[in-house]
Amino acid sequence: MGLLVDGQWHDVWYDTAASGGRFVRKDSAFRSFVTADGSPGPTGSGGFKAEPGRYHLYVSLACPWAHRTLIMRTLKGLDEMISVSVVHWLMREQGWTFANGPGVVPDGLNHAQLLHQVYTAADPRYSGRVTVPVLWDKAQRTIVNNESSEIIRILNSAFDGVGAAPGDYYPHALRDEIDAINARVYDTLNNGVYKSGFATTQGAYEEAIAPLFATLDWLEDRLATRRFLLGDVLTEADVRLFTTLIRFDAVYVGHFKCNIRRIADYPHLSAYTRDLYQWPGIAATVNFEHIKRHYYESHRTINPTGIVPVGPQQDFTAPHGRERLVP
Ligand SMILES: N[C@@H](CCC(=O)N[C@@H](CS)C(=O)NCC(=O)O)C(=O)O
Repeated sequence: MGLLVDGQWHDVWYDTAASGGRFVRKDSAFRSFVTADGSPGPTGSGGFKAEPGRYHLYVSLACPWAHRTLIMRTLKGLDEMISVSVVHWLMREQGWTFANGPGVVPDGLNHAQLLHQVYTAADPRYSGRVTVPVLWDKAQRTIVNNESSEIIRILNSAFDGVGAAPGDYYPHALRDEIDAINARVYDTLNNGVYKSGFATTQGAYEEAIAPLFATLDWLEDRLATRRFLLGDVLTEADVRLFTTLIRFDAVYVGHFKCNIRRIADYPHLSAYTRDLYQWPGIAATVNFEHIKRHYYESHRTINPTGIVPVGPQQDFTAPHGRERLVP
């Protein structure tokens, strides 16, 4: 794990000393948008027109943020239009790499061995973290965006005029409610598991755990009467929640110490997780070998032996029974 300073790689772990042992996530750096006509989006610069074959995603199958973008790519039928490279699950001294391994898809575009070489290909003086996902533009040979919440919005609508599958996962009428749910789920759960797992003081850990389980309890209630977070339609809020839930019992309960309850202990949340897993296209985006091996083998400050637990036994293909919730 490390970061780039002025284009040079430095191998350093997260610095929690200045924040009382708390893990504080940095904002992503590349914030432009692909749009139907190439006009600028809400942030960044213009010039990124939606065209089949022009864009590429760099992802990790372990990473919940990158996982969002893979699911949205599938839901929108963009698999042929947007190519993908997959990094190796192990993230150590050199950060993400393209070392050989099952499920790794090498970088056929920039021929990078290390993900930080993709960042310096875009900006030779880049300073900051080297994270997945990355949306790359083959035409301008640069990074368009490396913020998953924005990449999924791009995939949701920018390619609609050039052959994307129908479906709007951020519909106008539901935006306020989606934004409100996203805000709570992001802070306490998507990022909450990291705040818990990367905390280096007892206080910082406990500060993350209480709101995390309060949110899971709240979601359990909400999903008792609704098939999806917003009712009977699948939205980006579900995609964003799912990538944390699917990792929870396998990784966050043990490795990140989020162990008051498991998702398996919540009847509605666990059935909801199976429902989404069984949604067309989604199971193929889930890779437990990358997920488990990434966390347990990479974070040696948390798990010095690198031993990967064998369990838990889970069956996401079991019936979920949630069709009955649709009016
Ligand atoms: N805000 C970013 C976060 C992405 C992120 O933190 N990805 C992790 C993997 S799960 C990563 O690449 N970490 C490497 C690092 O922090 O050095 C997003 O949502 O796209």
